[in-house]
Amino acid sequence: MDNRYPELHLVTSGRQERDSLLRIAEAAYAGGITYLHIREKQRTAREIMEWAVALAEIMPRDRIFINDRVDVAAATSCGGAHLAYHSIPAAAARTVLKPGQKIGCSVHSMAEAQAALSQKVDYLFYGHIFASGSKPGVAPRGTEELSEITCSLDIPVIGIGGIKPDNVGRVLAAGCAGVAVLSGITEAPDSKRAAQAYREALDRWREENT
Ligand SMILES: Cc1ncc(COP(=O)(O)OP(=O)(O)O)c(N)n1
Ligand SMILES: Cc1ncsc1CCOP(=O)(O)O
Ligand SMILES: [Mg+2]
Repeated sequence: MDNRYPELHLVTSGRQERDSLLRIAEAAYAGGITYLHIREKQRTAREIMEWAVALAEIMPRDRIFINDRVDVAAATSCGGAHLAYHSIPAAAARTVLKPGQKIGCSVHSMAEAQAALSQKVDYLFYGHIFASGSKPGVAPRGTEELSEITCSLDIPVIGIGGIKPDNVGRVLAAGCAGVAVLSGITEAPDSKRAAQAYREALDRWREENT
């Protein structure tokens, strides 16, 4: 698969069993996702490693990112590690990862984005932008501060949280390099069609705005 742009990241929700997620991932990859993040907070490192090995049969290894478990990311030689608030610092992750593996970081404010940039991460996730069932009871952040981050910091930013095909344009208009999605694909009745709908919306916005 070519490195399609704008990027479409699928993040696992922790709500699927492995075989169900593998079916979703295969369909979503056929539908146009560019990256898959294994974000399975309650699973062991061994389980996450097994998921990564199985996913590498479905999509290129360098399209798979591991949330938080930098050890598993290094051991699987996948695309890289995505760091959460509770993860080890990026500088420490860099000592463990192999050359070429990337580091991403979740941020929720300009201050967090600046701190992540100073740690030389490769990309940011900013969210949650819109109301999300994955973040119940927490007010969404909207796109205003997001626009300030993308304007002032020289790093790719991926928007996350409540993103649907009909609002991807607002995320790209705020300067994002792409979007990240959980429920919009993992809970859709047809994962391929769902991924295609995001891919088409992203490509259409780019076509009409560049
Ligand atoms: C200050 C602060 N920010 C964010 C979080 C949540 O952790 P995060 O890295 O955003 O991971 P996700 O749950 O969003 O995947 C926090 N606990 N505190
Ligand atoms: C992990 C994460 N970080 C910010 S919002 C979010 C969840 C987004 O889920 P959904 O795409 O279902 O709104
Ligand atoms: Mg977060």
